[in-house]
Amino acid sequence: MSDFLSWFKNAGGTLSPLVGITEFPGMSRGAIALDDIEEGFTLFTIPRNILLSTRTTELRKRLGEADWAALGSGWQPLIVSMMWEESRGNNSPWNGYLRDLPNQFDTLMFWSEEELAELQASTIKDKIGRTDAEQDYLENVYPIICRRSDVFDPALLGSHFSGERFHINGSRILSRSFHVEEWETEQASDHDGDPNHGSPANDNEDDDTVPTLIEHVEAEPSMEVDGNANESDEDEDKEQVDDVAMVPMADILNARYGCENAKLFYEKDVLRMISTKDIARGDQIWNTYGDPPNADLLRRYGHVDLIPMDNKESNASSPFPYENPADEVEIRADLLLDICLNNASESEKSQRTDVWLSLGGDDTFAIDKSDLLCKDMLRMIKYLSMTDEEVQDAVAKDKLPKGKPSGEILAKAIAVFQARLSQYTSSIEGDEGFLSAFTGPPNRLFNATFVRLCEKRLLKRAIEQGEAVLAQEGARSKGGKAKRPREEERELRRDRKKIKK
Ligand SMILES: C[S@@+](CC[C@H](N)C(=O)[O-])C[C@H]1O[C@@H](n2cnc3c(N)ncnc32)[C@H](O)[C@@H]1O
Repeated sequence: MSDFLSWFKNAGGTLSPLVGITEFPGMSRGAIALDDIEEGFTLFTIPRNILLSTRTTELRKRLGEADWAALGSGWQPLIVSMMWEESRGNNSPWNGYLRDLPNQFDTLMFWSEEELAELQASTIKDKIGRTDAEQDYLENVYPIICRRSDVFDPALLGSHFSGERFHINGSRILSRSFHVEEWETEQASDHDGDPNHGSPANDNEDDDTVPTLIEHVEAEPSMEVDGNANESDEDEDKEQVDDVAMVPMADILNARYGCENAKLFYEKDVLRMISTKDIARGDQIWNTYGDPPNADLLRRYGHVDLIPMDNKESNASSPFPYENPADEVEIRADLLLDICLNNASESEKSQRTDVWLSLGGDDTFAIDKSDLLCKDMLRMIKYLSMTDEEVQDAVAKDKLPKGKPSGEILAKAIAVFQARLSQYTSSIEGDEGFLSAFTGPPNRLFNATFVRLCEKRLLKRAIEQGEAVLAQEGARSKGGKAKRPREEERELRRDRKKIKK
């Protein structure tokens, strides 16, 4: 670590004496406040020229445009740049940084088949992309590494340019990179309405001292580009890939749901990590990774967030009262087709799906705490119950139907939730028992169990909420005056406000 700090300072980085770098149990390194720190304080600065990206590495020039382009799209050129810079040892300007990066990961890319099986029906398993990455390496990267022995030292093929090093550097980017636009590009572009550019004060675009917010990269390019990308999409994607940068020092900050107290901003010549809250002496300094669900945290970073549940939560009395409030569980449209069109032929199902997609409908639905009954999913259920004439009408109006949570639609939604829940092979009680009895630092089995448990809990709550709404509907239709849960919630909020006053 001290080697890294000397490298960082020699390269022009500054670190406030109020900030320490230390080990945190279960998180490896992180930053700590060595004294009370006020909001708006500069914790450290990073000169732009020490960012490692496809813009700053010399590899592009050494390879020439044709071979550089042949490395492929997405993150491949950056991954290979990192492999190459690392192979240069002391000759690389980033040696002091790269030497300190992790070589081992608990991200899903490195899990065995048995470990992955513990995630049961979580759809995260389909987003790991190990096979695609292996194919990219073998088809695009490996041939160039072999052919350009003037650039890639053949003696280092096994140690620095192997498929394993390709995965390791890909995982370093996945868990540590930031999206950093060029200053000129930022000045020229219009960021109106883009939440990622919500800096504290960027109204004055002409003022080049105005800092702009930088965040961890949120999605891999391969996940963003669709198969029909036209030329301008590709250009845009390429620009975005060039904006992906490894940012020494900024990537030492850990993150935890709801804990963020520092953010990275960029100015013309430096990047600046600024406290966004008062931080007490001894507290950890946290950045944010965008508060993703635990399944995605596990895939990209190799850990999960374990947040104690609020007492108001319906599961708060569980033997394992923890959650990640950002959790979600995915339901694929295929399951809706199986349940709602169970008598239809495969070609009828696929025709209906094509129209649904052409009207802008989704093929996957995410259930989370704020939308347990998932309005978009109810819409598709409603759509699947329409007659052919009604579908034609929707196409003519280019409009998807509304999905109100009631009657038949809701009954089908409950059937979908139940079917989705039955795809998990362990019970909620069994998982809670295992997790509450678990001792020691969380391992892969613990994390997988927690992910699947939270997904099942969401489904169970969705079923309960759906059944409650149906029961109230039934009571109303029998002449009762039961209120719908949403009305009750509104009243409760009004009462709370009254008490506050
Ligand atoms: C951007 S790096 C942060 C620095 C890292 N701890 C280090 O030692 O270099 C992200 C990695 O830190 C670890 N990490 C970050 N936040 C964590 C948390 N809340 N719990 C456990 N590990 C965490 C994970 O291994 C993650 O992949």
